[in-house]
Amino acid sequence: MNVFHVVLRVYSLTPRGANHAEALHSQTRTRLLIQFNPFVRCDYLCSSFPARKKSSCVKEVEKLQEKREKRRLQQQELREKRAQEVDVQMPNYEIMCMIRDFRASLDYRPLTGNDLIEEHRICVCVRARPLNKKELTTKDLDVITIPSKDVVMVHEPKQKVDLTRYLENQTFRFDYAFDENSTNEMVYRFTAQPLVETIFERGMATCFAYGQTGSGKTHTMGGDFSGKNQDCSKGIYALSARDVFLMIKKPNYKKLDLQIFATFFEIYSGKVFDLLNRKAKLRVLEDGKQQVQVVGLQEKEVKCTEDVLKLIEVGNSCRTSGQTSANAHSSRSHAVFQIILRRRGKMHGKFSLIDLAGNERGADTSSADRQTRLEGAEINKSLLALKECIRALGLNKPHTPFRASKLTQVLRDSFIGENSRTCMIATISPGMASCENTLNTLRYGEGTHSGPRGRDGPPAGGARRPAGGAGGPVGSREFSAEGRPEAAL
Ligand SMILES: Nc1ncnc2c1ncn2[C@@H]1O[C@H](COP(=O)(O)OP(=O)(O)OP(=O)(O)O)[C@@H](O)[C@H]1O
Repeated sequence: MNVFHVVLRVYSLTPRGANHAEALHSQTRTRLLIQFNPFVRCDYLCSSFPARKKSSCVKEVEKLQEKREKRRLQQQELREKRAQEVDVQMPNYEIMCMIRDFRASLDYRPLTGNDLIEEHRICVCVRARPLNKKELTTKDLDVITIPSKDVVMVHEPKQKVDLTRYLENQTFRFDYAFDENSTNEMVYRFTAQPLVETIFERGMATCFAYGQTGSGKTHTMGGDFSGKNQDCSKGIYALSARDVFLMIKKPNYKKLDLQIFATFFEIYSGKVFDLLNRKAKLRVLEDGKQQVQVVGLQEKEVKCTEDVLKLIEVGNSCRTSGQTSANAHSSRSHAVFQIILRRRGKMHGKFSLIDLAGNERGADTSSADRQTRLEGAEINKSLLALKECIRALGLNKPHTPFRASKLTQVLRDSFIGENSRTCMIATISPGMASCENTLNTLRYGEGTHSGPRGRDGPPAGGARRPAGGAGGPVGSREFSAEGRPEAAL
């Protein structure tokens, strides 16, 4: 106890002195103690005047102390909780917390089977698959969030110059966004199914799966081909065929006396191979009327969905035979499955379903291996040409640059005419390791969507717009390492 305190005690022996002492205590001593030592406990101060009523000032300080104590305890608890949660094996724990906190602030309204299917001449959508075994084993982080039926967000981890890590949350809007829980049936319902009728109305329909190798293009288009339980009945090829056989029975189409044929071929390094004829190499020729013919391509007549399933199996085993996973030939080639309607031998309508080469293969242009470089350049060229052709279709341009690649050449008739409709399904891998490829895929998807959305839709869709869950604007926000928003872009 210092001299100051002793003086206060003596002073407080008389009633008047007590008042003075308390005033002095409250105004000076308390303030001094709090100022110089914020950890001093208030009850120590008050113990000097056990019998006296506490002044409002002391009560105020006590309240403050209590609050501070409570906050300190809460922070301690949070620190302990986080310390327990920290998985020493988790390399990006900090980023994971930021994504988790960000997601907690979103209002989720994903696409459901009850949502309206809109009429689009060009429909661009995105599908994210779940993390696969390999990504789970390497503890890769899921950096994709799909908060609503047409918005996809990529949480890209970044680092500032002072080495603090933060998230750049990039938002993209498409016609539809399918999250990891969406089934092939659901994707089909909103994408390819609305195009089936087009081919009965003398039109051309095209559906592409575009994305990085392993992002789910073949799973979406062809069905499940991985592992022992191969099942191609749930892919968009088979689902489309099923509906074609259903539709042909409708009275107004039955009377047309249509026949259904199927072809299956692949384009690899600018060359065309028939998957229904033991990979026979085919030539692509253009006649004087600009009609493109794939010479010798086998067109097999199909009478039921089972016939189609058999052809898909044959074609797919032909496509993947002899390949090693390290140098997967299939991921470097475009597979084209077509359902053709003919009336008295003449083409009535055509539905082309295309499983494109892995888009990251187009970047293989600096590889030491010449063959890989050439393959990469060819893939790059064809994907760029495809984008330009879809844009030309969307903008109703009189000129379609279809000659720029073999892929667009063989699909020429799909990009012209009043009654041509196209759908692009951009497939993305959710892992943080694939972040760059995912962003490239989404930017490509945006790029194809420059035309009017839907027949009567709003102009020029696809521009990157800030969007939020259906609940309100979220926009692109940066999150600091503490998970708090730092700036709204
Ligand atoms: N939506 C999904 N749900 C569950 N598994 C999926 C999904 N999409 C893809 N997969 C699985 O991921 C793996 C890779 O998918 P897939 O072969 O379809 O990729 P890809 O994009 O076609 O690759 P590539 O370019 O090499 O052909 C497969 O084992 C597939 O079963």
